[in-house]
Amino acid sequence: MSPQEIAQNAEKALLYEVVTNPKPGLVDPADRGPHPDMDVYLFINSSLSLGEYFRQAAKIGTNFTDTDLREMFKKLRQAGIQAEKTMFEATKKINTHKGAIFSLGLFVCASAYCQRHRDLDEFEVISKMTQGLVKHDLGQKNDTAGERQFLKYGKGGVRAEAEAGYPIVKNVALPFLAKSTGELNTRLLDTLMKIVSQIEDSNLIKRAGNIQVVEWSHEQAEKYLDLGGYGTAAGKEFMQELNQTFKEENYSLGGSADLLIITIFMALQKNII
Ligand SMILES: CC(C)(COP(=O)(O)OP(=O)(O)OC[C@H]1O[C@@H](n2cnc3c(N)ncnc32)[C@H](O[C@H]2O[C@H](COP(=O)(O)OP(=O)(O)OP(=O)(O)O)[C@@H](O)[C@H]2O)[C@@H]1O)[C@@H](O)C(=O)NCCC(=O)NCCS
Ligand SMILES: Nc1ncnc2[nH]cnc12
Repeated sequence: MSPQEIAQNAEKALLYEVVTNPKPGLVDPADRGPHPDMDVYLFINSSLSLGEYFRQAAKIGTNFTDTDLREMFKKLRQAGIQAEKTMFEATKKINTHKGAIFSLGLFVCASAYCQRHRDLDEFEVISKMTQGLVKHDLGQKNDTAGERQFLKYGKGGVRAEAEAGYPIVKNVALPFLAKSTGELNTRLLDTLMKIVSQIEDSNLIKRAGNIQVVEWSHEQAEKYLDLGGYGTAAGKEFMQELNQTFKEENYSLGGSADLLIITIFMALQKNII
């Protein structure tokens, strides 16, 4: 697969996620959820502004020949910092895809690297690229939600997820999506809720202002899945209720959306969808 094809799957993943609906706590074509400053058009603008970054990320992965994969991450991070600026220009300073620039950028770079290293998979490569990241980045500053939550709760957020090689995507979300059948929208909604049932989303914790919200969100997502998901009348009805609750409570699921995005990306790479 060429760097261009890999980069194109990344852009597709961003667009597939935003059109999936109805997503609780997130923007979709029918609803802004708890994000009055965003709509689906903003996400389209943001997604298209990142095309050049994904091509760069794929090239970094293709051209890297050293053995220490942390050096590949350093190169990617430089490109990512520039991509964040490009995104904020495209969205007039609204944070649509900061987490996705980080997580999806890692997957694009790792996928390109794996084209020439068939003995490795993306999850292992990302884990090697980001070894020591929590220790390096967290513990001093408290400017961002991730930095504050590490100091307050000892949670490593997206950085810990990356260091571990995104096990939720590898072991839970991707196999779940692969096994699912039916309409793609339903499969992706159910996969999102499978992710919500297990992760600690730093965006949700920040919005709620407490850590107990994690357990609550796990229970809600499990209930939805137990009802049979979006393909059943009961699951559909419960999803509508959840949408309303997330809006009323001003709860967002930005981190879960990013994990769905990388699950979609990997599913496209593996021809699962
Ligand atoms: C490593 C970076 C992502 C930077 O981290 P930073 O500390 O700036 O950010 P975090 O607060 O740690 O947020 C990381 C984003 O990752 C997503 N996320 C959250 N939980 C998880 C999880 N368990 N697994 C995977 N991904 C997760 C999430 O992104 C989405 O939510 C975003 C909006 O969230 P937030 O930032 O909390 O909130 P607001 O902007 O206030 O928005 P609203 O609440 O109003 O909605 C959205 O973008 C989604 O994508 C987390 O936000 C990376 O950026 C980096 O390396 N940057 C470079 C930094 C650097 O090296 N600088 C050098 C100079 S110092
Ligand atoms: N659809 C969405 N709504 C809000 N934040 C997001 N971050 C990534 N995708 C998102």
